[in-house]
Amino acid sequence: MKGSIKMLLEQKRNNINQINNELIALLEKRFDLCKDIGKIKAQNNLPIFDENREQIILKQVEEQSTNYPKEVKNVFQTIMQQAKNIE
Ligand SMILES: O=C(O)C(=O)C[C@]1(C(=O)O)C=C[C@@H](O)C=C1
Repeated sequence: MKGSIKMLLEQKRNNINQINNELIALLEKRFDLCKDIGKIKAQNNLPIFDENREQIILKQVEEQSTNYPKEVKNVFQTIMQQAKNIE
């Protein structure tokens, strides 16, 4: 591979690594909050799954995304599935 292409790839991958770090930090915070919500729900005999809340979030994130609405929506579906596993 040409040296300049290698450098360009490396630069882009460094940017991705930085974003991965930020995403992980935010996911940790989000899952912590979901764990708190899970405790509150357990103490009050409320179900973990709240379909109405999930639909609101999915609609919001889809509308908020400029270039990748379907992909962003799918990511949030996965995040909320994992949140329910944690709760
Ligand atoms: O808001 C809640 O009630 C949550 O439990 C959090 C959360 C989420 O990840 O945003 C997870 C599960 C519910 O089905 C809805 C939303």
